[in-house]
Amino acid sequence: MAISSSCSSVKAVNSRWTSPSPSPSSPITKLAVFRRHSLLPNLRHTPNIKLTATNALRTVEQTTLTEDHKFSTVGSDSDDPSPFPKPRILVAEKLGEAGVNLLREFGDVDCSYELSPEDLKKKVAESDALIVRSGTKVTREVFEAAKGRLKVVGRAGVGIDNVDLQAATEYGCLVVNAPTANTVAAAEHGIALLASMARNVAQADASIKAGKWERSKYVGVSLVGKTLAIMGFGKVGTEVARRAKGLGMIVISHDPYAPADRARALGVDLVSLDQAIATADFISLHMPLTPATNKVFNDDTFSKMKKGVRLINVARGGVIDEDALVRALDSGIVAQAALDVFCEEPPSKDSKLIQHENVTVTPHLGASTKEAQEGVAIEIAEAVAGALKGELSATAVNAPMVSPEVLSELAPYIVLAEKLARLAVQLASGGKGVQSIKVVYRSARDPDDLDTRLLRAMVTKGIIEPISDSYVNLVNADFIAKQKGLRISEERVVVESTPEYPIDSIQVQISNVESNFAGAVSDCGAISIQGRVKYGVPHLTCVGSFSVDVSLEGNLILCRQVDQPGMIGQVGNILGEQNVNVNFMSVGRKVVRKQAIMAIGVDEEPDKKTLERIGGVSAIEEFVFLKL
Ligand SMILES: NC(=O)C1=CN([C@@H]2O[C@H](COP(=O)(O)OP(=O)(O)OC[C@H]3O[C@@H](n4cnc5c(N)ncnc54)[C@H](O)[C@@H]3O)[C@@H](O)[C@H]2O)C=CC1
Ligand SMILES: O=C(O)C(=O)COP(=O)(O)O
Repeated sequence: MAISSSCSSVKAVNSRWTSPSPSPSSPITKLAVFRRHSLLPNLRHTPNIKLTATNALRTVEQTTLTEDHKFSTVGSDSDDPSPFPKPRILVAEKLGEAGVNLLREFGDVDCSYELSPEDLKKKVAESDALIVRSGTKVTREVFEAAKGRLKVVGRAGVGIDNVDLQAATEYGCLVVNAPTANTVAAAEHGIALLASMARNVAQADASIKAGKWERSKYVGVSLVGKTLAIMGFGKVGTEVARRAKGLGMIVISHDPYAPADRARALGVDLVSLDQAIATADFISLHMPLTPATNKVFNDDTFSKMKKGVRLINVARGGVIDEDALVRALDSGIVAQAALDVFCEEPPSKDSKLIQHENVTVTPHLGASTKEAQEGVAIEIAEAVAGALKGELSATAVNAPMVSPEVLSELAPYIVLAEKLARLAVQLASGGKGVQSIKVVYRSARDPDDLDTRLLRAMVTKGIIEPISDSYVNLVNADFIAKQKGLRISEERVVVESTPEYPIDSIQVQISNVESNFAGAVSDCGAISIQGRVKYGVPHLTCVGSFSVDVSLEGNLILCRQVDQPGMIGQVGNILGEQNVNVNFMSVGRKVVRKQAIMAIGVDEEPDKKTLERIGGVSAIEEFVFLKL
């Protein structure tokens, strides 16, 4: 079905934040609801903004607390007339005093640090909330041991990789974090490592304490006029850039998803990964650890770096292949490295990397300033207390949001929305960044009878998650989108079809961005992907202005080609020879024997050679492989 998309007359979606029906009170039903919500995006934080029960769609109390778990918020146990006990809050890692005091006003606080996994499990069985930093692993076993008592886990910091979010969601436990209060501390630590590494401060300090006086051994390098490449131009990266500018450095950055105008405003050039690593004298890492950034600094990337480069990592250890870094240090490609984070924390004592003479290390101190810890403590205490009281926090990481009925009806469209967005973002290229997204819903339903918040959240998730470690859901989707500089608008096109189905089709458009597949650009100039649900299965039905019909399962190959006989056979043969199973194939064309688009759903990911062979088929003008 070809569409006229946003060029046609449309009606803006009435953005509604209504209260869904009350949550079930039986724990079993509740768990089922959460399981279904595991379909939902996990979400992750942003600014220090809170939604309360009065301005948000549903309170956490409604969704996570049964009558048995309501808490009194005032008075002591003895003089409190409330029938509900005060919540017990276990603080398992050192938290700033101000935050602990705030929690004490609200609940019974147990500060027990360095608990063994066994002791942690015992304690959570008697706790309503748990607060941790990066040193405590909140595993599935912890949630199991809590037997449903644990209602909130507060991560006093940014990274939530130490909390099993899936298990938290399944056990009906809300996870909140504190994403903004330690940004400056992490940036300052990056600068501290940069300067002390350049001047051999740590090594010279150790030498003099060993009774030596080695002035010529510790001649350093200057920072002024040197090029610093910031990998990841988010909150921390931006603050590092500001400070490095003040030191007289030339700052460039690689972040495929950062808005160019924000970088320009700071006088920072956004460049490609290869450009960044080939030109930089110093490279500072500030990207999240995601499947895409896992070990992104490896033998291959090190070999492309300027000889004698210096590396700083205050992000996550996993973005570096640590063995490859040792090789790069030994060969002199990397002159020095300053590391705050490691693949395994604490790292083993005899690690070659830690012991390397050109490596300076700190034990994950990025967030460890008095000021940041006070800020983080207050941020997390407010979020945890708020959640226990029944408020929604914008820093929630996982939260159920809509009634099971609505969720059940929208389930296939939720999957469709996310997959379309994932496809669309993979079709965007160029350094300008994705900023403007439009979602067009075609539906026969009355606008008031179609709640699109969840779908919009899934589009946000599909756009953002492949490019960051943010977790997105209904509560924080708009905040995250705003923080990332994304403008997501929605439009409704009323169509004549059966209102029995909530949505006829969903279209995701990305405008003002170049595409790596010209065939995906519609007549309106935007990357445009459209799909619909058929027999409960999401289908891709339109790419650019070409109609196709392919089930959105596995992966997808899109080819733009001259419309001529034999194309399906040729490509099918190449895939077949490599044992790549084709699950769906569809050809769309506008004019017979002119141009066509072939959409091929494949179960496996074809290897590079196979893709090159497809690209080599003479009638194929362009092709792209997309992960769903
Ligand atoms: N060492 C420490 O104590 C601390 C470490 N951190 C870590 O620092 C990192 C950055 O934190 P924030 O700036 O708050 O996060 P953020 O989400 O604000 O910024 C991350 C940036 O990385 C970009 N990015 C994503 N994929 C990329 C890729 N492949 N290449 C280049 N850039 C990419 C994103 O577009 C985003 O702009 C996180 O991993 C966080 O866990 C944060 C605070 C303290
Ligand atoms: O906030 C983060 O992501 C950090 O890495 C800080 O970790 P910490 O709270 O100091 O254990």
